[in-house]
Amino acid sequence: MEGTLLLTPAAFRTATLALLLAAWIYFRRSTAWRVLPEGMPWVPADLPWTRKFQLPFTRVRAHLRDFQGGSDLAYEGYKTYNKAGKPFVVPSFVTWQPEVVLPLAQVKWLVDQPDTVTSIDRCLVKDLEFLYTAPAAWQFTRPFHVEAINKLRLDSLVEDIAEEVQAGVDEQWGLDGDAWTEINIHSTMLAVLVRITARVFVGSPLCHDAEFLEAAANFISSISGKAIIISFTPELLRPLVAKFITKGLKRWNETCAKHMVPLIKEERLHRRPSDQRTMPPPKTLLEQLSRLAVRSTHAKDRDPFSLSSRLLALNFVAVHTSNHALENALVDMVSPPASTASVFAELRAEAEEVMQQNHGTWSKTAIGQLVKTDSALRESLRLNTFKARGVERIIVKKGGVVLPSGQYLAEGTKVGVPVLPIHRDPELYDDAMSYEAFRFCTTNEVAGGKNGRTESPRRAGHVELVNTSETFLAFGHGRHACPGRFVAAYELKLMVAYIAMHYDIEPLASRPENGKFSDFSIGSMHDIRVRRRKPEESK
Ligand code: HEM
Repeated sequence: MEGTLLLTPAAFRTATLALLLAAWIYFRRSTAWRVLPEGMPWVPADLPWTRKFQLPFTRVRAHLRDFQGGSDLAYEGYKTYNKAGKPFVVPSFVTWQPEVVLPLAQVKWLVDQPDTVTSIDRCLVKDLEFLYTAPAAWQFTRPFHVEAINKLRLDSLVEDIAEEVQAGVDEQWGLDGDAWTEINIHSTMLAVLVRITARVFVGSPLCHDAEFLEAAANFISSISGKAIIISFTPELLRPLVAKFITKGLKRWNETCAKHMVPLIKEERLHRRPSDQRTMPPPKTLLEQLSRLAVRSTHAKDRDPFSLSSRLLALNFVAVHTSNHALENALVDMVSPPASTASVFAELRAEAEEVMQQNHGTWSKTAIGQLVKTDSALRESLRLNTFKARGVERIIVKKGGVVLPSGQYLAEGTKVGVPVLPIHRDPELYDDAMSYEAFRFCTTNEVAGGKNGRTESPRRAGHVELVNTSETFLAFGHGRHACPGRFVAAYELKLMVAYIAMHYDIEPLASRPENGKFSDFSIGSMHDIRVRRRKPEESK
């Protein structure tokens, strides 16, 4: 037994060499800055970051600090520098690229920059290593997927979404009205959202195809982990490592393409741009994207396989963000203080009343009446964004730019905004750290207060989930604010309304902490106990 635990001298030498090599690779990666912003304070402050004099492994240690608590670094910099109107720089364990974090006063400047100065695409492609994880998704000359999402006619999708919500939640949470069942919010809600999103993206019957759904779910669950491994790999070795570790992603992409490409071809083959005037409006994102592709003169934009890959990459963007929001919203609604104030019961009453007023049918108008649900979702997103920093861009202007505060940022610098510290700033939100589900409603009890309104701090009124501002950045802000937030709002409100009407959730004794990694929140991953309400309890 002892012999099996001890290493032979040769094995020891090999292990030591491997460890040294790994340490060297790590050191090289962490010190190979692409662009070093100068003339700005760095956080963490207790590590000597200055460029001229560096202790060995200073930057490596800083990266590790980001790994342990990227959100804490964002708070530290926000308090020390941003509140005084100054930008600061933080490391990133995930992308290895330091980021300049701008103060609130410069959010407007950032979101007003044209794409020739700052690029969101460069950030997205880098953060998810899309060139390796979903290369075909980025073979296009125009990012018309954003236009396609903006053109979705949501009113025509309401019934479809409601149908999938009902079928999906029933399947995942069960129909047992006698016993409490323990379920994992993350995995069950992910399954439902994959299904709903598929209905919006590709329509029926493909959204019910088991092979398609499984491949899409696998792709969604694996892409971030693979992106991180690729990002950790030295650039020279990336193509090799990526080829090896992205085999699964490629296979799932091809499986989804097997189903989507014929639909894309069908949509495009029979349609010329001139036909589109006489055709019924497109319903799914696949139809919308295909029609926009017909209008493009570039072959790359019209390639059915890249269109299907783009849909799959968007599927990831749509499902992960929505799942994080929903998970947090449900946990917040049943944790103190909300559980003691019975927020969930109020949301149930609202959903039942709206259903009654609308004769049991969901529509755009009915969804608009879910004001408390809308506010509860927004409040949860305020407190729990999936990243502490956001509105991230890469400077692409040749020769760089000068910030309003006078500092110079070279081309290639990554820049962002301290989203979570802004959302939790007591000078911007009353009682900023506490979850007040109905903070954004028009009702008398919440009228007044700051609630993140910068222009008119004391103006009361319902602020909708989809409204973005310099102080509510969960969906970004400005020209690149999330185009999918309207779809997400419909899906999330219908999900919460259905759950509240048909299920009891056992209140939690305390609000479970969200898992964290760098400045990411990975959700609460929490198990909760649910019970189907009996027909006589549900109106
Ligand atoms: C609660 C759910 C969601 C949240 C919290 C969310 C959040 C965000 C954020 C923070 C950004 C970056 C904005 C910026 O940097 O200014 C973004 C961009 C984007 N989101 Fe969402 N998102 C959600 C749902 C969706 C859905 C359902 C879709 C698709 C239907 C979608 C598609 C996109 C796209 C395509 C972009 C890039 C926009 C561009 O390049 O201009 N998102 N989202």
